[in-house]
Amino acid sequence: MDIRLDGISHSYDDFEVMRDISLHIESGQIVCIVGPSGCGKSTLLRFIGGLERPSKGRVYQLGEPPEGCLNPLTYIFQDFALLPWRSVAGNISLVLEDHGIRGARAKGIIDDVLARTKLSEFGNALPKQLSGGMKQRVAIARALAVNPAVMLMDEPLSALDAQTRELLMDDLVDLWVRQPFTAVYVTHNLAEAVRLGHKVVVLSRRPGQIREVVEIDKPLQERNFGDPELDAQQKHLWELMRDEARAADAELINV
Ligand SMILES: Nc1ncnc2c1ncn2[C@@H]1O[C@H](COP(=O)(O)OP(=O)(O)OP(=O)(O)O)[C@@H](O)[C@H]1O
Repeated sequence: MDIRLDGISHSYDDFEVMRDISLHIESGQIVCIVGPSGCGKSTLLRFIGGLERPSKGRVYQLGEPPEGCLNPLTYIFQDFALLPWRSVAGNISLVLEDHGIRGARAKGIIDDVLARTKLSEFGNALPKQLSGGMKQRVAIARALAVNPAVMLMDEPLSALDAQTRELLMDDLVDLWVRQPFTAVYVTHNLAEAVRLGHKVVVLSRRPGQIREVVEIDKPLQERNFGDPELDAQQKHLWELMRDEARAADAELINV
């Protein structure tokens, strides 16, 4: 299933947040959205997820979700959002219980997503026993359990330290290479964007408008840490963003 955004504009009362955003999110691709603070990235994700409606424009879902999809648009948040009293497997089974899936069928799905996220050994652990990186892998496993058409990822790695972020990026690349998924991935971190994005959408400061869509052709599995080609892409993104970020920063200070 593809997603098409057509002329999305939005204001909260007189406060204009974004203007005329059109974008095609193709099935099997990771689309990263970057832009200065307050430019409307999370708001755009809420429009795609159907949690809120834009003042103007439309979000289209094109084609059918994958077979066995329980929830076409599934969020992954920065703060993991795990239930502390449920085990890792219990947190994943919760989203299946919501769809009446229990017993052997649920176990089959849980075993599969735990294996895909390298968590097979940790099904009985409680969230408090896990590191931040492991918790986020559980949240990713839980999202995969519903076989979503599109994962909506809002700063999924930003609560993690730098080394854990690197490891999780490797994990996300492995996961995608083994079985491509579709994601809209909001981040402040340009290194993440060039490592994971097939497309990187650069938004201007508020009201967020698309400044450029940078396509990165290099296959995900060939994008290594310190790759000069990626460094050049990252530099280009930063050049696009620097003035916008500075202006956005000044705007916040002068409110
Ligand atoms: N429900 C709301 N009512 C009023 N204003 C809102 C609401 N939600 C968001 N905003 C404002 O809209 C603007 C865009 O917010 P949003 O969270 O989408 O930006 P962002 O690009 O994700 O920011 P950040 O990078 O800092 O997370 C901000 O100025 C925010 O304060």
